[in-house]
Amino acid sequence: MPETASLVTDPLVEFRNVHFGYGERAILSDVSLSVPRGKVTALMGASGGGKTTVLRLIGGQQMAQGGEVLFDGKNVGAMDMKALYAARRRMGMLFQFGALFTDMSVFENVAFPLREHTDLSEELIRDIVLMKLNAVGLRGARDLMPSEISGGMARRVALARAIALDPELIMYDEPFAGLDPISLGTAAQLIRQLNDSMGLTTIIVSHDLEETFRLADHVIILGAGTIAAQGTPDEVRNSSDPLVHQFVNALPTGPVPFHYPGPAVADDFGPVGGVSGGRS
Ligand SMILES: Nc1ncnc2c1ncn2[C@@H]1O[C@H](COP(=O)(O)OP(=O)(O)OP(=O)(O)O)[C@@H](O)[C@H]1O
Repeated sequence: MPETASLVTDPLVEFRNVHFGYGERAILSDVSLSVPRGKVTALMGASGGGKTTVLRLIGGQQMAQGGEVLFDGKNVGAMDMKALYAARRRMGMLFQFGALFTDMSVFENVAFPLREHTDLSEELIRDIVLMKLNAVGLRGARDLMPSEISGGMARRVALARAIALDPELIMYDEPFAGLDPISLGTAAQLIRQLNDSMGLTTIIVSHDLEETFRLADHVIILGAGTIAAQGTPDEVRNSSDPLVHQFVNALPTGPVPFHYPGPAVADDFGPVGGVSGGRS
């Protein structure tokens, strides 16, 4: 595998030669990666490269068609429903960072997973909710409704909800998308703080190169269905892989194609009669 200078011992998540596709279309081919415990790992790569798919494989929402996805040493693909639910309880996932229940207060949004998954007393739930809201700086906003808070605040409430059950792993899909520079800096700082203070392992899928390279301990670049590089931000930045070079330097030309795979130009725009899939 290319560019694996930094060795990861005892990873919390590991992919071993994973293959995955939707129908005929291969998305991941022979992907092997390691997510170190207690660290912030950034998963980056061109759009449509399969980053969200990697998160879905870890959470068991999709199953690998070849190879193994290991969470804490156990093969997610071989788990029965009970084991899978138990594993998922150890993961916090923020697939849509701001997706709150609009008819519930901030407090009730954060209390929701505790009410769903535990038999804790109201008093304990109150303490935990306020503690989690305090961790994201929103203890004072507990009685507000989602419509009364800003988008950046909504993301922090969603984050408080994701950590309500004290997960070991937290996965963020595009946490910085659409944030102004100040909110983005706050979000990045919060992700780092929560990772370190709660002893979490964090995976973050992000397109924001600068902020993500600053934040992450470990970077994995996914390209052309496989791992183009993984290691510390510096190791990845200095990678000789052409795809990684294109990516970290944000170059418009290089191995990452502009076009989604499809018929050849000549087939689509050729002489009348040579068109496939168009109107005759
Ligand atoms: N349910 C699905 N059925 C069929 N194809 C899908 C499905 N979900 C995703 N895909 C395709 O799989 C590929 C990888 O998707 P994925 O969302 O994992 O990429 P990504 O790297 O997260 O992209 P982005 O950075 O744009 O969010 C995409 O080309 C997408 O069109």
